[in-house]
Amino acid sequence: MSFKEKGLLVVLSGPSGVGKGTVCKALRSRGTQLQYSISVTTRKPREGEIDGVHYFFKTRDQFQQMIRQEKLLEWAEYVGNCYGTPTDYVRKTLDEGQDVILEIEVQGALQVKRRFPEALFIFLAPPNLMELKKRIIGRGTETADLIESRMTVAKSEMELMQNYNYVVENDQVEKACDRIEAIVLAEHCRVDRLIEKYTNLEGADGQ
Ligand SMILES: Nc1nc2c(ncn2[C@@H]2O[C@H](COP(=O)(O)OP(=O)(O)O)[C@@H](O)[C@H]2O)c(=O)[nH]1
Ligand SMILES: Nc1ncnc2c1ncn2[C@@H]1O[C@H](COP(=O)(O)OP(=O)(O)O)[C@@H](O)[C@H]1O
Repeated sequence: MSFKEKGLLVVLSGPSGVGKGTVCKALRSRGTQLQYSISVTTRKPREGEIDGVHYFFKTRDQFQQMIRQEKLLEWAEYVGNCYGTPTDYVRKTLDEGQDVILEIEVQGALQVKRRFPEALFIFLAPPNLMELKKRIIGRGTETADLIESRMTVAKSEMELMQNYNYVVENDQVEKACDRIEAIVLAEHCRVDRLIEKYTNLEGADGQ
């Protein structure tokens, strides 16, 4: 009997503007072995965003229907728009033995924790709130009102950090990526993930 390790579900969250998207993109370009789940959202596409690449863009009705049909692993309303993770892709990819990363806000992360307590929860933190605001403004995608809403939400999100397994400060993108890679690697070596493999050695091929 051969042991097939299931993929690891990695949840990366943290306040808007902290650099989740930037860090995920950097991990991708490094070739880090993580599959990226594409979320569904009712937010309008920003310039340059492509349907099916950055998000699956849906109407509120379509989104509500996905909730009713239980197609979402988790979902949350965030600053006036809905965001959710399609269940099928995540389950299928984990079953194939590949790691999946979800880049989601904090309410959604807490829902994932209830359904997948064995997932790895990483909170990406800004060096400080001034720097966070600077990054949101610097990105230039939000109006002044929305920047203030995102900062208010950010402060309450920081208080939920205690629900995570690890905090990674995004002071520099490459350093944050190094830390995330190290955490994922260590998680793969945890005894509770591998005990089944090593307690069934006698049944393994060639024995
Ligand atoms: N709960 C949940 N949050 C999501 C999902 N996809 C994206 N988000 C989060 O929704 C928030 C707003 O996303 P977006 O409007 O793209 O802004 P940005 O991530 O700050 O550039 C961010 O914190 C995202 O991480 C999802 O599927 N579920
Ligand atoms: N470590 C960092 N140092 C400086 N700026 C950063 C860093 N990480 C991300 N940024 C910048 O901050 C802004 C917000 O990053 P983004 O990835 O869109 O955040 P999020 O996905 O968490 O909302 C972007 O302009 C990005 O270039």
